[in-house]
Amino acid sequence: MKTVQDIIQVIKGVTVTGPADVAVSHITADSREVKAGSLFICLTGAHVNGHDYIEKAIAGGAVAVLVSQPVTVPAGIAVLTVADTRVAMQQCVPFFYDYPGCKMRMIGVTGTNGKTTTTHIIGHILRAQGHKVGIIGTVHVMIGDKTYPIHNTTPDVVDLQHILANMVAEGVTHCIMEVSSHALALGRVAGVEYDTAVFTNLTQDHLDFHKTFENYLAAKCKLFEQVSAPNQHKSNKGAVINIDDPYGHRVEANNSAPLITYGTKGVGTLEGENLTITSKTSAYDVVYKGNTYPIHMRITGLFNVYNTLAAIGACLFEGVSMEAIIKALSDFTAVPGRFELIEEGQPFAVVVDYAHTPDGLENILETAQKIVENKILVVFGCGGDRDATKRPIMGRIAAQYGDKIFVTSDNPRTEDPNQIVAQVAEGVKEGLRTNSSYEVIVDRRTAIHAAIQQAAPGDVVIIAGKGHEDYQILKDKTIHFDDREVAREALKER
Ligand SMILES: CC(=O)N[C@H]1[C@@H](OP(=O)(O)OP(=O)(O)OC[C@H]2O[C@@H](n3ccc(=O)[nH]c3=O)[C@H](O)[C@@H]2O)O[C@H](CO)[C@@H](O)[C@@H]1O[C@H](C)C(=O)N[C@@H](C)C(=O)N[C@H](CCC(=O)O)C(=O)O
Ligand SMILES: Nc1ncnc2c1ncn2[C@@H]1O[C@H](COP(=O)(O)OP(=O)(O)OP(=O)(O)O)[C@@H](O)[C@H]1O
Ligand SMILES: N[C@H](CCC[C@H](N)C(=O)O)C(=O)O
Ligand SMILES: [Mg+2]
Repeated sequence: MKTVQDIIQVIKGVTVTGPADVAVSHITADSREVKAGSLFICLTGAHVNGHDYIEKAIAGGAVAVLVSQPVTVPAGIAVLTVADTRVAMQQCVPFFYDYPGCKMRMIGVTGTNGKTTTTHIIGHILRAQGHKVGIIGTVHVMIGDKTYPIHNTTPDVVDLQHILANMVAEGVTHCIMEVSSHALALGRVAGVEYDTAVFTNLTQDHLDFHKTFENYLAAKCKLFEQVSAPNQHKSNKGAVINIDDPYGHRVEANNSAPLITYGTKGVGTLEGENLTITSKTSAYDVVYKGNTYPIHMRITGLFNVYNTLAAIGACLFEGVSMEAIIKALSDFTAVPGRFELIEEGQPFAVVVDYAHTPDGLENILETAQKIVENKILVVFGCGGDRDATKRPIMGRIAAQYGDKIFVTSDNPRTEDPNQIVAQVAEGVKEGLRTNSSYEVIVDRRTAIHAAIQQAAPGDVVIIAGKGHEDYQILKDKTIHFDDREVAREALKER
């Protein structure tokens, strides 16, 4: 077991008071998770200051604290003082867990949309090759066949290193993880050495956090700087970049690892051609090194052609043959909450989808347009405490494609839901076409019921924004809420 003395070897500029020979059995930055033998890391957060929880942490069994502010502790507690606890955490936590992110093949997927889907497709292909796979992302953590809940798309250093260590202990050889822009900007993936970096696309989101689009792009590029950096542990690096994306070349400029580009416009290393999209399937030809391979998928949507091309690129870097990749792709089924069809024998389609960005919403509605026989009904809203500038844009997009729009709540969080829907509705009004209409129904259950009641044969009802989520975050509480359950309930009531 490591001691404080061991741990301080990797923390730059640290000073220590108290016993350095004390053994540390656990690390956490959350006083509620402290155990006997913990090192408690005090982080200054967006809401509270971790230094205020030292007393609680020590009462819970912490033997050492990592701080950046003067603190008073009982005798016998080691105090590690640094200028910035977040930086120190990035140095010492991967060391504490013996750098698990250097012991597996690590595939990192970044981009505004398609990360979850792409990681799951890659996981499916690698599993079919007999590899033990781990996945980290929005929906859950997967270690082999087991799934575990997760709070962030990319967890912070302490949780991430703990998850990676569990994966190594379970014999995982390939870890595929979503790397969010927040994670790259905040250093959550410190100590992880990526073998392959994948860029899906870049469109508007998270401007509340990054402030400018350039900052958002710069965060995404960090993954490619990281995969290109010379290091002692790994070789066989690779980068997979969507070259049809307007920012593909900017990302490429930050990469010096071997590169596979992909797209459908004739310029990628991997090219999708002759696309056929139906309501439940998609088929296309992939052209690679002068050969053409037909692909048949049990998922739909042009965006999923892109997601599969990204996954193919990543798996080629893992040495999987194109033949084996195509075979595995033929039985891949949708990720929960991504174009999930809800079927209760009704004569129209009901789709629950996680589209929560302007581009995601536009993509899903374009796909709906391709498969619809009659009208498109859209139920959606925008999350509170998130990029507010996307609200009217998403409203406009919904109105451009939808015949009947139901503006409703997503996760209002600390904001007033009435204000959020009003901002979305502003965009809807601007985009509305002749013969299309909209309603504002703040309560999401009522909105879903209304759309399903009004749907006619041949229609497509798109319920967007919450996908796999089984909760709704309100100002004072989080309640159980699952679009799929509510849609089924409404269909049965018809
Ligand atoms: C803005 C942001 O990223 N916030 C993250 C941050 O929370 P915070 O700064 O609010 O933390 P805080 O509540 O002020 O607490 C500060 C410190 O005190 C500690 N504390 C707090 C209370 C207590 O009783 N005891 C205690 O020790 C906390 O553990 C923490 O160390 O640290 C938390 C723990 O790591 C994160 O879960 C939390 O993510 C929140 C939930 C979040 O919503 N983040 C979003 C914006 C996010 O990161 N999204 C990205 C991208 C999504 C995507 O596009 O896919 C993601 O990767 O998920
Ligand atoms: N390649 C893509 N391009 C554009 N839109 C996409 C793409 N893939 C999926 N989408 C749309 O975005 C939604 C979210 O997809 P997915 O969960 O795979 O993205 P993500 O990047 O993981 O999102 P998050 O930022 O929440 O983690 C889907 O439900 C779909 O509507
Ligand atoms: N990972 C995204 C998810 C948004 C999902 C949507 N339902 C919302 O709550 O805004 C975010 O944290 O911005
Ligand atoms: Mg995701």
